[in-house]
Amino acid sequence: MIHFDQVSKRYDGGFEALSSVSCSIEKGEMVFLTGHSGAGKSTFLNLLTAIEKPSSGQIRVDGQQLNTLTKRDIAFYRRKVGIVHQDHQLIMDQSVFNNVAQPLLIAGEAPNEVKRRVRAALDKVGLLSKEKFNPVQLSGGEQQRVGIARAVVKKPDLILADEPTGNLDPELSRDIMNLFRQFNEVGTTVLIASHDLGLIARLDYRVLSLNQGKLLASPFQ
Ligand SMILES: Nc1ncnc2c1ncn2[C@@H]1O[C@H](COP(=O)(O)OP(=O)(O)OP(=O)(O)O)[C@@H](O)[C@H]1O
Repeated sequence: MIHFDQVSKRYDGGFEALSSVSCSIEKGEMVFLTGHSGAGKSTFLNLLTAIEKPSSGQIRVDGQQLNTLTKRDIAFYRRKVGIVHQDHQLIMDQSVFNNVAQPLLIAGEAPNEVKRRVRAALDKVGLLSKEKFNPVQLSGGEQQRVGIARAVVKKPDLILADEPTGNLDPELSRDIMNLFRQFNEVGTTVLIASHDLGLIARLDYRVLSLNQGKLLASPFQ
C-alpha cells in the first residue's frame, strides 16, 4: 500500500531529515515507526500526508505517486487517510460531536449521514455518552479517543498516528493501542510513530526504525 523508494527530505536551510529511505507497508498491516527524537518520524508521516514533499525519491500510496498530485488530488487523497496527532488538536470550545463531525462537514456530507457516522465513530471509541461534552471536560485519554474517532469517521484506508500515547500513562496507552488494533483487524492499514519502545516491544507488530534520518536494516523491511 505504501512504497518509499529512495526518499530523502532536505528542509530549507539544508538539514537532511530523511536520507534515501526505501520501505514498503502492505495493505492491512499495522506497523510502528520508531527512532530517537529528531530521527525523522514526523517527517516520514508528513510526507505520507502530503504536507511535505520529498526532495528526491518517490512515494506511492495505493498506486498513487504522491509527488505528482495537484492540490485537488491532495484534498481527495487525504479523504482516505485518518490522522491522529499527539496533542489531538481538538477544538476545545466545540462539542465532542462537532469535533468528530469536522472532516465530514468539510467533505460536504449530508447532516443525517454526519450524525450517523459521528455516532458510530464515538461508539467505537466508547464515548457516545459524551458527545455533548466539550473536550476540556474530558480526561487526556478520552481526548485522545475523540481524536481517534475524528480520524476514523471518514472510514479511512490508512490511519497515521504521531505519538498517539505520548502524554498518557501505560494503562491508557494500552487502551489506545487496542483501539488501533481493532481498526487494523477490520482491514485498515495503520502506521504509528512512537518512541515508546517498552510499549512497542510488548506488541507483536513490525517495527521500522529510523536513526538520524536513515532506516535501520531489518530483515522484514
Ligand atoms: N520544517 C522544518 N524545517 C527545518 N527542519 C525541520 C523541519 N521539520 C523538522 N526538521 C528537522 O528535521 C529533523 C527530524 O524531525 P522530525 O520532526 O521528523 O523528527 P521526529 O523523529 O519526529 O522527532 P520527535 O520524536 O522529537 O518528534 C529534526 O532535526 C528537525 O529539527
